Amino acid sequence: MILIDIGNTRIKWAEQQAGNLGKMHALAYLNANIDLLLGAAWQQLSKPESIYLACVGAQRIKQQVMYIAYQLWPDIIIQEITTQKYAHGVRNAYPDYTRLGVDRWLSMVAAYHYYTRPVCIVSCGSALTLDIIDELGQHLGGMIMPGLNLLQQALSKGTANLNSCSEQYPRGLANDTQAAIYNGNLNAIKGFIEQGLAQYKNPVQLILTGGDAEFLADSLKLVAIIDARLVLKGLSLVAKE
Ligand SMILES: Nc1ncnc2c1ncn2[C@@H]1O[C@H](COP(=O)(O)OP(=O)(O)O)[C@@H](O)[C@H]1O
Ligand SMILES: CC(C)(COP(=O)(O)O)[C@@H](O)C(=O)NCCC(=O)O
Repeated sequence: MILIDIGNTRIKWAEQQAGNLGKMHALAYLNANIDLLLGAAWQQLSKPESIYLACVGAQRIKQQVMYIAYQLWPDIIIQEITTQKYAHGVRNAYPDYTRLGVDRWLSMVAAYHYYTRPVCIVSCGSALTLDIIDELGQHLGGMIMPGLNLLQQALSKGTANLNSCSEQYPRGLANDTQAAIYNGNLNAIKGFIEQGLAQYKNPVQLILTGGDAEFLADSLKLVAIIDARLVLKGLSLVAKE
C-alpha cells in the first residue's frame, strides 16, 4: 500500500508493507516537474495493491498525482480519504466537519492514538495550524496562521524595501532588517503556539509535524515530540477501517 499526503508545498508519501509504515519521502512540487520526479521515484517501488491519498493541495495536483499512479499501475485502486466527523476515538469540533483540512484531521487521529492525551498538534507546513484534543478525544478546535515561508514572503510582496529572509540570525532585538524580520516571524509563531496552549486549562502533550517542525522546535526551544509522519500515520489508521 502507498499512503500519500498532498499539502500546499510538498507531496509526501510512504509505503506500508505488512502493517509497517515505511520511511517518508517528500517532493517540493511548486516549481518542479512532478511527472518526471514523482514518476522516477515511484518507478522504484514494487506495485502496491492500493493507494490511500489525502489532499489539501489543488485538485489539479491531485489529478496529476493520480495520473502518474495510473500510468505506472493501470489497475491500481486509489482511495481518497476525506475529513470525518468521528474516527478512532476523536470527535471533530467543526459543526460542518467537512471544512476541517483532512491533514489536520488525520494528524489528530494519529496523535490521539499514539501519544499521551490531552494533546496539542502544531503542523508547521505552508500554513501553521494548531489543534487541541482533550483526554476524551473531543477536538476543542484550532487556529491557523501563515507558515514560516509564507510569513517571510508576505513582507517582501507587500512592501517596497523588505526582502524575504532566508538565513538564520541571533534571537532578540535586531539591528538590521533581515534579522528583525527573522525575529518578528519567529516571535509571531512562538506567540501563536503559547496562546494556543494557554486555551486549555491543563498541561498538554505538544506534538510538532510538517516541514518546519524541527527548525521551529530548535529555534523556539519547544518541549515537544516531533513526528514528521503524523498525517501518514493517521492515513494508515483510517485506511485500516
Ligand atoms: N526541501 C524542502 N522544500 C520545500 N520546503 C521545505 C523543505 N524543507 C523544509 N521545508 C519547509 O517546509 C514547509 C512545507 O512543509 P510541509 O509540511 O511539507 O507543508 P505542506 O503540507 O503545506 O506541503 C515549507 O513551507 C518550508 O518552509
Ligand atoms: C490549513 C491548511 C491550509 C493547512 O495546509 P498545509 O499547510 O498542510 O498545506 C489545510 O489544512 C486546509 O486547507 N484546511 C481547510 C480549512 C480548515 O482546516 O479550517
